[in-house]
Amino acid sequence: MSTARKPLIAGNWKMNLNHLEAIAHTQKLAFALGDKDFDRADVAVLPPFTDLRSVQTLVDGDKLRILYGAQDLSQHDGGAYTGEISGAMLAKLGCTFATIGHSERRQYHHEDDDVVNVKVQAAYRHSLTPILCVGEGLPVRQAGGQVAYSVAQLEGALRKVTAEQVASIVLAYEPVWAIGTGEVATPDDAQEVCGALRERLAELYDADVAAGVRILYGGSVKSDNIAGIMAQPDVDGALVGGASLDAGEFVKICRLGELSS
Ligand SMILES: O=C[C@H](O)COP(=O)(O)O
Repeated sequence: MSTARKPLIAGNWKMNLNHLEAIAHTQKLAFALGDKDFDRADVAVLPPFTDLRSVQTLVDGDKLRILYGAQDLSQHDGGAYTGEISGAMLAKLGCTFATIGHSERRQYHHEDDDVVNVKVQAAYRHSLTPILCVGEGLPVRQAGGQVAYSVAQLEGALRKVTAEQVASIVLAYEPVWAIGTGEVATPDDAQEVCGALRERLAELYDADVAAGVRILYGGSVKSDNIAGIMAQPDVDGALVGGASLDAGEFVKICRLGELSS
């Protein structure tokens, strides 16, 4: 973690919590988190699409400092695309973030680097901040190819993306073998790839742009492992799945494993 970049803890609820449960869960977070926590880290939730209006109403009504965003968006801006949700719709709901290229989208919905790339461009067309996910599966890791694989995904996602646009991006390194498995990457594993992603950004754009980009780690993050991960110089936060569904645990993660507030 660098002091120049404010940490971001984002809770990806995946396909959990209906809109009523979303309200209760967000209220629990709002009750537990205070200004000191939000001063230390940005906190975001990434609910299912059907929850976003409820979360927006709560955040706006109670002037909460919790940020929110979507787990995906359409590459299209509108029209005859049954089942799709556009960036314009998400922007209208007050979303800050659009998650793009999560490994579950890549695996179960066959999203390749070309699709991820046009979704990144769609997010920027609607002033949404992409949380761009990259990360290798177990066979690649076992073969020692994690850096090359993740960097190639980054390059694929950023085609035609300008330096001005990329300055606001959030990257998430999520090794697939660590997602939902309880097998967290070591802090060194996280640093190796996050550091390489930043280096590649510096080559593709420039060092200043790269130095400002937040890079998260995701994969079995919990309150008892967040501190070690956050101690790494190129890790600026976490993309939290399962543990984000437990309000108490998520609050502890937002406190970066420190005993405070
Ligand atoms: O988006 C979040 C990641 O897929 C991590 O999920 P997890 O914390 O349940 O391993």
